[in-house]
Amino acid sequence: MQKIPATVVTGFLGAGKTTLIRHMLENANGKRIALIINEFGDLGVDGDILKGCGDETCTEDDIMELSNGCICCTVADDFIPTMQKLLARENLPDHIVIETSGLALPQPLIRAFNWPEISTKVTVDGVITVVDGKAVSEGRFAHNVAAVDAQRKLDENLDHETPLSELFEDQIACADMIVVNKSDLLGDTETDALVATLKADSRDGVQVVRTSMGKLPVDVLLGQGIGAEDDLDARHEVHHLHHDHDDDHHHDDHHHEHSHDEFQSFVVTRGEITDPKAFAEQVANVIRTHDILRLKGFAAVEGKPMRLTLQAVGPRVDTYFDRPFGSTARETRLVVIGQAGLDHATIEAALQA
Ligand SMILES: Nc1nc2c(ncn2[C@@H]2O[C@H](COP(=O)(O)OP(=O)(O)OP(=O)(O)O)[C@@H](O)[C@H]2O)c(=O)[nH]1
Repeated sequence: MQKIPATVVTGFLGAGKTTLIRHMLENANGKRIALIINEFGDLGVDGDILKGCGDETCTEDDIMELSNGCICCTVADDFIPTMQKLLARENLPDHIVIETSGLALPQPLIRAFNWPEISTKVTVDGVITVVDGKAVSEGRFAHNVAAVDAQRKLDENLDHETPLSELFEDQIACADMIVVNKSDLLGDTETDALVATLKADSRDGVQVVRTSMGKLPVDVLLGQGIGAEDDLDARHEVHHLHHDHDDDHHHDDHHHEHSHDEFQSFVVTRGEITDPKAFAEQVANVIRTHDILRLKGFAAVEGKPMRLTLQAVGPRVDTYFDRPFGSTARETRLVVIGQAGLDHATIEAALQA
């Protein structure tokens, strides 16, 4: 039996993973794709957005949500059983796409493909790392990789790593393809510079492509044929490969201690809002004041039957009406994600005001 190819889509919170996958599903050319998605935070926003695409090659049944926390930490409890369920189906998909949470390390997930029950039936076609081009070139959440390198060379005793930049670097180190997304928010020069930096900082042969709204042809994304589970060793920290004289012990450590305690998420609910534009500004202010990384959800707008989808990455807030509420309660539900120490009560009050 031929193994089913599985593509892992990783990338930091809000980089554009869901957007890219949605575009892929809408342009799948008849390829039957099963999706496994994993969100940090418990609102199921991504699942809702993807189900909303209503493409016949990917029905609601083809979308499986992992809900017990971050995929890389619950591989045995959640991911493996889900894969087994999927593989037990009569109608097997042509391709499996797995969207990891924005806080996941891809390496433990890839390792899971070597489990006996999985390895005979599925192979990792490739790892796609989606990058928020705008955020990275502004150094907003992740250090510029080259800058971190330079700093480390200057002073080996200094720890310049943050949980954010470590995650980012691991996601880059694991990539077979790096998608520099949100190029619409960047100038050509900035995009070129970022592409060059990422090329230099990734393994040999890794493709770096630029796009906006994840609009890449399905044939570019799927069918890489890499077999990533067989070359896990190459996917460790980039710094190991290029600067192995550096403080190795420090880098070895963090692969084994991936703690989500460093991050926090909670849901805020409120009644209807009156003015989408004013509310978006209110949300942007809360994000700025409290250094929130990611905020997303749905709002009920007075007098409107449609649900307003609200998406913020850093202080940039996007809104659009997506579909009628139908039988679900007309309320506003937002998931807030940030580094540990968010002032839950104050943020909640500010969003409810
Ligand atoms: N301007 C711009 N906005 C984008 C682009 N790609 C995605 N976005 C927006 O960025 C926000 C986050 O996109 P998602 O696709 O949900 O990102 P994600 O990586 O799935 O987010 P998480 O699942 O929360 O980690 C949404 O508001 C998107 O519409 C892009 O290329 N340009």
